[in-house]
Amino acid sequence: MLLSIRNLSVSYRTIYGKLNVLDNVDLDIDRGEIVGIVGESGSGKSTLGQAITRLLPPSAVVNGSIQIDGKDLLSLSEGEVTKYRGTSVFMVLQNPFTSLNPVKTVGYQLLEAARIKMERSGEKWNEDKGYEMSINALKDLRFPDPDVIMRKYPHQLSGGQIQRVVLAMSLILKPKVLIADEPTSALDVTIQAQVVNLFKELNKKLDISILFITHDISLAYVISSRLVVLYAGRIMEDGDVESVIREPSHPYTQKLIAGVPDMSKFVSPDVKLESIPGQPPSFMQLPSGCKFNPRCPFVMDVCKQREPELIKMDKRRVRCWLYE
Ligand SMILES: Nc1ncnc2c1ncn2[C@@H]1O[C@H](COP(=O)(O)OP(=O)(O)OP(=O)(O)O)[C@@H](O)[C@H]1O
Repeated sequence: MLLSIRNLSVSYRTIYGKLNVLDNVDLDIDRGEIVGIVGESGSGKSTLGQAITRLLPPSAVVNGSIQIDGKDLLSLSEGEVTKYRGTSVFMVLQNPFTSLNPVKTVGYQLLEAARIKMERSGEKWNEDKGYEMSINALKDLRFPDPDVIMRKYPHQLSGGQIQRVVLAMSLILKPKVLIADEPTSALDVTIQAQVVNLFKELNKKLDISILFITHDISLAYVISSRLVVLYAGRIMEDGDVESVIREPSHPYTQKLIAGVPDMSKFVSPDVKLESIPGQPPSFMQLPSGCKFNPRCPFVMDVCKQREPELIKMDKRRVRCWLYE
């Protein structure tokens, strides 16, 4: 297993008290998988991505374990974390304009990535080779004029171009896991489709695993091979993307799909989709029992009393009393 997360809990210390955001998350990700992490705003998706990249703020308290290739990330020192970032795990952020250093040219930043990659692979730094790696990466990311792009500053590029530069950087660094947190939400729709295709190409070319974080289940459907549905910091459903969309088991997954009318054509006619109003609960006041119970159309007494486990059913994992 490439990435193995066990009993991961994250809470934030705030002036209102402790917010327990992620609750005992167990997640295994294989080499080459593209896993869509979906859920409404506030479900804990970014917290999960930041925990894996060790980018949580100091107010976060983390418990559990996160292993990549058997190495426990949570026990790494700050110095070791810097080494692991980039070549083990690479993060693509939502806002492309904060991903690059605004006062350095694209070329400077790509050459820096090439230097890191060469040094970490035990090679001596060679600027000509670094330049060639950078140009090739830009060509792979469909820049017709890579030499020109190398001389540009981030503010001279569009959001879509910057995301492609960031992906070129990951092509140079060849991380084992790429975490993309809403990487296309700041882009317009046509550019969004191009960038999504580039993620897929990167996944094929490097056999890299991708965690694609998005609130948009239809986008997750297009890119992912597997879907993990988060609600109130819990995994509610996890399975192969086609089967989860065709036959969503958890009422919350059904709700997410019902919220996107175009998706209903992919759903089996046997599944009756309920559209569910309301908002996710606040972490300050989580309901007892199943965290989805106040919004669930199938709620039973047990749902209000005890929280269901995430149980395995064939190739799926589901957290719902309907299946226990
Ligand atoms: N630094 C922080 N301090 C306190 N609370 C935080 C902090 N960061 C996130 N939270 C809270 O943790 C919860 C989960 O946030 P998170 O950003 O992980 O969710 P998300 O699913 O990624 O949402 P979004 O799509 O809106 O980014 C939210 O209630 C949020 O307010």
